[in-house]
Amino acid sequence: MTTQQLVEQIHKKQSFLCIGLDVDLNKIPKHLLEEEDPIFAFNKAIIDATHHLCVAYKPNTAFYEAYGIKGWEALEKTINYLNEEHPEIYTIADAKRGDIGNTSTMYAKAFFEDLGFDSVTIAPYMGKDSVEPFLAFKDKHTILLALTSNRGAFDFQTKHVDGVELYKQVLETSKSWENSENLMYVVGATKAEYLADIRKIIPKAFLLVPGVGAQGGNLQEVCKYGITDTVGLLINSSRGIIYASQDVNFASAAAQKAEELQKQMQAELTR
Ligand SMILES: O=C(O)c1cc(=O)[nH]c(=O)n1[C@@H]1O[C@H](COP(=O)(O)O)[C@@H](O)[C@H]1O
Repeated sequence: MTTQQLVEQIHKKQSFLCIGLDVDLNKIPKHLLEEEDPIFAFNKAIIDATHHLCVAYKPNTAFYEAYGIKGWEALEKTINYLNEEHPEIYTIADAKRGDIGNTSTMYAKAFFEDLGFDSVTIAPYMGKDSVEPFLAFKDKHTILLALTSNRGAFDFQTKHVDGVELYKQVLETSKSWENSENLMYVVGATKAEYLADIRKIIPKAFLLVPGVGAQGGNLQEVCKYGITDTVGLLINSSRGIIYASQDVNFASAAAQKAEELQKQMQAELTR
């Protein structure tokens, strides 16, 4: 999917919500455990109930890899279901990959070609030649970790190197990489006050902003400093939506939480 198509969907749905499909078998409703594929059954119910309220879904691969071959099959079924039933929805493989060039190429093939995701999250630590193999794919996005939502973000990302914070160097340097127009960046919602500075370096790029809901980030604060004339934001909530209820009504409870966020986003878009 192109960035322009994503922006069109945001305006059409009046939403820049991304729902995180981080499926933990200990947290899903008990009756689903009797299904042949409980993870996919859960995802399908969540997608069926929420697809009109969001523009993107983000399965974090850890939650699938943890269940071995069955987990990977559930991930494959989920992306196939999205691509077949809702091709207008943007998909993010949250895999946080990145390695030497030939290995990155294989990761890129896995997520873009084999699974058919629109984008994948990538760690920038190994530099240009670890990221450019992902950027080479047409109409696919590489979402680079810039300033993450967790406390550990202060261990390295905000440290000064040659007088400039490392996350700012990641933003600035990545702009010179080949096909950098295919880059998006992760900035945690818990770091909203940094967004004004971030927008000075990347005024237009799309940001994936996780951390509203369970991690306490504030949607209005993120919009205040991060929104652009083409929106430029995908705000993710995972646990805050998908585990709204562990009862048989879990999907409609998730839809209710998603709608609360969508209404707040609509208000920001019409501001
Ligand atoms: O890349 C991410 O999506 C990510 C980056 C970050 O800085 N913080 C962060 O929480 N995430 C992911 O976003 C999701 C947040 O989930 P909730 O806290 O349950 O909404 C998880 O899948 C995290 O792995």
